[in-house]
Amino acid sequence: MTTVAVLGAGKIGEALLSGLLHAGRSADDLLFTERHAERAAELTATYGIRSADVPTAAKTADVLVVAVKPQDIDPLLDDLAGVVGPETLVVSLCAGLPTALFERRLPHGVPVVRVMPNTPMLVGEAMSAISPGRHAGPEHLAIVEELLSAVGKVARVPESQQDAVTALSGSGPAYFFFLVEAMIDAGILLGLPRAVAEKLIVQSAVGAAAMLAETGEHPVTLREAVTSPAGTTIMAIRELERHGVRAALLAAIEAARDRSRELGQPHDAD
Ligand SMILES: NC(=O)C1=CN([C@@H]2O[C@H](COP(=O)(O)OP(=O)(O)OC[C@H]3O[C@@H](n4cnc5c(N)ncnc54)[C@H](O)[C@@H]3O)[C@@H](O)[C@H]2O)C=CC1
Ligand SMILES: O=C(O)[C@@H]1CCC=N1
Repeated sequence: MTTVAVLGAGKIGEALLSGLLHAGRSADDLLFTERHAERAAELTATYGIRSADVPTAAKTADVLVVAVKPQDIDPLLDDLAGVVGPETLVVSLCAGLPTALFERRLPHGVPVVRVMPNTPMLVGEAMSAISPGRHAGPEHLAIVEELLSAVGKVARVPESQQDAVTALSGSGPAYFFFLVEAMIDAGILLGLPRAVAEKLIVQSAVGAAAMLAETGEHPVTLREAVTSPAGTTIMAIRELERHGVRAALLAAIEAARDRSRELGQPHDAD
């Protein structure tokens, strides 16, 4: 089994480590680096996974998963440059950063795979999109696909689509959480106790997601089945359309795509 080191164990790094443990991986096959000692101690106490420095992680692990903020990538690439070679697979989860950046800054021939996952990884329901860099072959994609399949679904996309993927499924869970939060507020507005409103909305979200995933029906068909002539739902839909919710989503996701492009840009000029 491959040994995986997560470099930067923040929210998504923890989601990956925890997801892999839940999927049955041994803590002995996992390790992480983390610049905050307190955070490292907390993760080791919670999951029993060892922390290490970058040279040790590079020596021990077959796969290095980079999970620092895009803005923090430069010092990490400096640390990695002296300790990795073509035998190490580098997997980047960083929004916006092109594989070409890693290839320029690391020794020649190091295989790099760019991935955009999302936080439902924590419960084995991630959506991850993967794209190979210049030196990554089918064998590297297969390793990444196997790793991420343990914590959710995986799609292969050309790297040119990764900024759109980031805006759609990388950030996507936040949009659903935002919607759920607003719907719970609506329940409060209508006088329901918060706990009741939360239960009603969370289970409605779970049920709707299961219908989308399991029936194979188009969302329009599923929505129409809820929308009775002159009933309650159409009154709500009219208000959603009147307030431009659809247009707001299109604009929001376009803005997220633009930000992903921007995050990659300072490095395009390297
Ligand atoms: N949070 C999310 O939903 C998603 C995040 N991502 C990507 O994952 C990456 C991490 O995001 P988050 O986990 O949200 O950020 P975060 O800020 O929670 O985690 C980053 C962690 O890296 C550590 N770190 C920074 N530089 C380090 C270094 N040189 N060595 C060791 N540790 C270092 C920080 O202390 C922090 O704990 C970003 O590039 C982001 O674009 C991708 C998909 C979804
Ligand atoms: O907000 C962000 O930049 C990261 C990337 C995708 C989800 N979270």
